[in-house]
Amino acid sequence: MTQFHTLRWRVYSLPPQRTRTTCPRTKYNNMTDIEERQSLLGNVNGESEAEEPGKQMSAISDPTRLLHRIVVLIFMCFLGFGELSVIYVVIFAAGALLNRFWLMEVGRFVFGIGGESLSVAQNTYAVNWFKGKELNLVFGLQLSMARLGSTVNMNIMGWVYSRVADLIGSKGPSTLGTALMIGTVFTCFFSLVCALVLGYLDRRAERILKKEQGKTGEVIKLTDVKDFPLSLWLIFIICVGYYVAIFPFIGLGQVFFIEKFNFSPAEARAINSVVYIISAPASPILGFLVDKTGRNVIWVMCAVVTTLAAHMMLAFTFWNPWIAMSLLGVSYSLLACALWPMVAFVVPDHQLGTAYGFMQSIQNLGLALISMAAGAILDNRGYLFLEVFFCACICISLIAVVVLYLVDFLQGKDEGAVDVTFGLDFRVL
Ligand SMILES: C[C@H](NC(=O)[C@@H](N)CCCCN)C(=O)O
Repeated sequence: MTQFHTLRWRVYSLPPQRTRTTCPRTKYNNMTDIEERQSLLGNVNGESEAEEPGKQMSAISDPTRLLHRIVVLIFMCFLGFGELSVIYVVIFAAGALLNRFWLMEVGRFVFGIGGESLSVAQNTYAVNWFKGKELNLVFGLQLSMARLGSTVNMNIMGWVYSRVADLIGSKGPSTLGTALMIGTVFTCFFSLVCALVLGYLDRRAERILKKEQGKTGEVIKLTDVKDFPLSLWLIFIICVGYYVAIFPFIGLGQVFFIEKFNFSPAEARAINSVVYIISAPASPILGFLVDKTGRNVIWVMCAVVTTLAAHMMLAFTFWNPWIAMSLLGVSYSLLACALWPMVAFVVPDHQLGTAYGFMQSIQNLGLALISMAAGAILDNRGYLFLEVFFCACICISLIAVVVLYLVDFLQGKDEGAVDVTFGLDFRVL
């Protein structure tokens, strides 16, 4: 199993023209070949339908062509634009309309289920369509669109609320509920339409590329989790250790800037949102950079170290916090577009959904627990302790990424492929 994952790591992280096939052959390697050929970049015979006699397809409708994949990418990105589950939003809006807080909480619960599942589906689609090509860029673009969606949402919803209040003539739960319902129509149904189109295009590509024929017969099982390789568990640890020092920090950040740096509420809001604002334009650019250079692990390592430096600046210095927050914005964007695609390098295709689902479950479990712990630390010990706590979480992530590097290095050595690990001949890490 180990060899398989190591090999996949290599095959999928290499730019296509540099892919090598000289690693030891195992049954898993053969399976890898089949999976690779059945990816949406080509059918089992390496042909597209357009290449078959009498079946000419235009570039835009041929699933093997870049133009078609760009169309798919547009729908994939807009799928995350709403990033809300329709049934969520309706329950939440109904809670606001009826002035029932518990109903709004139920809505948040359903939103958690819907939003995160959407993310799992989005990641899996991205790998399916862009594996071995522009995968890091695609993850960066998806993140960028999600951030853009949140920004548009934050800016537009206040305006919608005011317009509804003008129409109804009062400000209250029914105004909030109506404004949320309008938001639902414009964002969630838009996302839903994208999901339906994407589903159709995916099925169509499967049919055209005869993907069924190339299937390995592997069945998806929840028990796959116990066979996950060490590399994947290390990716999970990096993910949890890192994100618990980002999302909860931003959640509590506004008061931090007011208390430690004497910022006004407006200034504190502005600096607190800079991480997400930077990530919108930076993620695709950094994703492109990672695609061009390879070596995802090294990039993740840089991102983790830079984030640690930013948190340490915030914790132990009174330097202008815009510097630390801008650094955090860039490093977060880099990590997001280099870490998530790595899952595709270490698990077989049929386990991708399970792996992404599991990664997000663990991430959210960590976020839920650490958010509570962070609140308690803040109440009892103050901001310095909280920052030290976040630094400790990032150190866990850093240890995991170093171990991941070493694991891949040692596995490469086992297979007589030291050059691959160090990326002398092949840009793997
Ligand atoms: C890419 C990464 N994604 C996540 O953390 C997922 N759990 C989806 C989060 C969706 C937030 N509403 C990220 O956002 O950095």
